[in-house]
Amino acid sequence: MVSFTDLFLTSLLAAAGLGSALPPRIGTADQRAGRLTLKQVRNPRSHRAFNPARATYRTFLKYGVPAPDYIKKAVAHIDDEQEKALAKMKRDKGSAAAIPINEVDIAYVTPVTIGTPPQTLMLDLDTGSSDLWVFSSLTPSTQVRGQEIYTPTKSSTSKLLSGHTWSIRYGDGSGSRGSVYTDNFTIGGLEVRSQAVQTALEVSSSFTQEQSLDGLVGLGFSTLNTVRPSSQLTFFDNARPNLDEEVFTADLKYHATGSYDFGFIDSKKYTGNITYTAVQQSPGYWTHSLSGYSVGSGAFQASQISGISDTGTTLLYLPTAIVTAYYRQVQGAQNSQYYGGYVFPCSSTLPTFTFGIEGARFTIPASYINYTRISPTSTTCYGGLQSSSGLGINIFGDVALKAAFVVFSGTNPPRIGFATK
Ligand SMILES: Cc1noc(C)c1CN(C)Cc1cc2n(n1)CCN(c1cc(N)ncn1)C2
Repeated sequence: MVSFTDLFLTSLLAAAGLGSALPPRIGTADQRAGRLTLKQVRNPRSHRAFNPARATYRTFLKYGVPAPDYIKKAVAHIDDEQEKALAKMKRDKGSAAAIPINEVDIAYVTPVTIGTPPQTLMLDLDTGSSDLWVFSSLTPSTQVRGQEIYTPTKSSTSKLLSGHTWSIRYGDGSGSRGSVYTDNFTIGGLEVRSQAVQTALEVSSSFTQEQSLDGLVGLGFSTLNTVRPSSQLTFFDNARPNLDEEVFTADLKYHATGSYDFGFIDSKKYTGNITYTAVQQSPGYWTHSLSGYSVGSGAFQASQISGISDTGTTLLYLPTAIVTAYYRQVQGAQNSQYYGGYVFPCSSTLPTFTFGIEGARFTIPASYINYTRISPTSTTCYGGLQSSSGLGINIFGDVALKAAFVVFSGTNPPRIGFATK
């Protein structure tokens, strides 16, 4: 009796112009062994799309018939087309606003949605930390003052990450701690399912006082995440495998709304070329070097200055020698213990400050460094450039980053790019 398989193979071989020279069948079912049912299961490890030409090629091999050249070529043609189709499917990308939360750009917040139906919160995208935490229904009401909160029980897709907690402390002594849920999380149309969302059970007073900030999205490396017993991935690390390009970009602006993009580099947002430099991802910050600096129209001082590009830090913190060289050019400037940094008469004329990335140069306008009056009626102003000596690390915060278009590249190895705009 000719089985279906025989017919199928005959037709395949006929299609290949090889007639019906069927070699002897390998093995036959032993009818006397009683009934045997084998349940078919999909091979869990086959993640590659089915290539029909490869199936034909294997049939030739199985029956010991040399496969014709065009079959071999067909296998490659189909693999190529499937590869291209897959590449096209990695189309994920997102774009969202970076809105200054007060008149001096102390921080920038971005609208995000969490859960089903979506709950919208305004979060600070922070490349200097790696916890995604929010004001929530679990935050004591005495610590909530005008912030939007995330209520996991109102989301049909939220799941408690049982037994997990977190606690974070920032450079300025502020901090928060709490429990963890997973839920759908979207920034600018880019969705991550099952993102770890850290719900605050306690926040420090400086967060309570900041009613425009509902939490943070850490965009540092996931090694810094504080969730225990198992640390969680950042939004970017979760989104990366589906992004068109493994990047996100920051286009922060002086006293204006900028943007964060995920998965693509928008050539309309910068001028000239992007200059990249190496990133050391340990211990988890976007750590890289400046190639030097200049004050005003002064000569460029070449020197490797290692620090972190940190969108969650307001000001620019550099070594004391550089900062004193800068304020030496400012009439009436002094390093005030009383005010905790360099201050100067608001009427003073400030020079620009230029930093280098490899061979490229980025100039911070004087207005960015004339950061703010000590108080609304004061004639004393506080500098946007301060000494890093007390921090143990140089921090390229928003005062510097808003002078450029910045590409945070999650490639292997990671790198960071700067372009003028
Ligand atoms: C200060 C400050 N910075 O932004 C805001 C908002 C404030 C003021 N505010 C009253 C409260 C506050 C304190 C912090 N934030 N918000 C944001 C995260 N912070 C960071 C992040 C980071 N990468 N590095 C250092 N601190 C400290």
